[in-house]
Amino acid sequence: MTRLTTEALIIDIPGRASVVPLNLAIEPGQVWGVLGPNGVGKTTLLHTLAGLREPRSGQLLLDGTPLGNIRRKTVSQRMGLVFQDRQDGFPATALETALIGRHPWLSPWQMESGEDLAIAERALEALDVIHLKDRLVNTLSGGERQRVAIATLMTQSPEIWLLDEPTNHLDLQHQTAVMKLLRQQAACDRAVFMCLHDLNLAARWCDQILLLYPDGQACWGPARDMLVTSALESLFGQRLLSAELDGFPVFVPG
Ligand SMILES: Nc1ncnc2c1ncn2[C@@H]1O[C@H](COP(=O)(O)OP(=O)(O)OP(=O)(O)O)[C@@H](O)[C@H]1O
Repeated sequence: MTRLTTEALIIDIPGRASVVPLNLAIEPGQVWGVLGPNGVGKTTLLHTLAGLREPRSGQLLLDGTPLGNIRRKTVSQRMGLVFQDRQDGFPATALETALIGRHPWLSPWQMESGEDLAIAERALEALDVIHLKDRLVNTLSGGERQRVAIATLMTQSPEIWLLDEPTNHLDLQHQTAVMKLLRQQAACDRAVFMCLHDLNLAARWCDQILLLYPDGQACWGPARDMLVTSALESLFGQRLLSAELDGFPVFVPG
């Protein structure tokens, strides 16, 4: 089980003042949702947590060890990221793409084994894209490509799953299936940390919420404490109507 913590972390957004340092503890079993308006820094935070961008200040610890002191290969065995956008310049099938998730587990030039292949195929099956395994990814629809990206993360099998708007391009049924899958991963003591734009998906599936404000303010905590209509209205500059359905808050624009 792996725990990712941030100590006095300030992400580096050009021209943005450093306001609230983030002291987050992303624990096994938790599902985090990061909410905030466009340009607030959700992707920058995710890339910083993944070690792809330097923070302005503060540090990241993986099980108490500073991220920079851990071999990159070890980091990628323990933590993986689904990007918001991807480039498919290199022609590869859905199966070959999913198999990239095994790279952190292989030595240089080592071929994938039958077991690696089975892991990738199980992930494609779980994301309902196994029937597309021999298709070139640049021929897939947006939702199909998104599911292959999540299947690649599942193939990587890290303990910390970072996802940038994982429900982008997905229809309602696949949004629900993906959120259920993420909760199942958390139930297996993995940690899930994702950026979302859909308040209702966050309310239904996340147990921890981080709100990022354009002026650099931030607050975080259990979803039931954070998903308060007035706080969300000020976050998004949008009046909201809310109700409770099946034990979960639901928000619609007012
Ligand atoms: N290389 C860069 N140079 C200048 N500004 C940048 C750079 N990279 C990101 N930014 C700015 O940093 C801010 C945060 O961007 P980021 O992509 O993290 O936002 P976001 O919250 O993920 O937005 P969205 O909801 O639109 O995906 C934005 O204002 C963006 O324009």
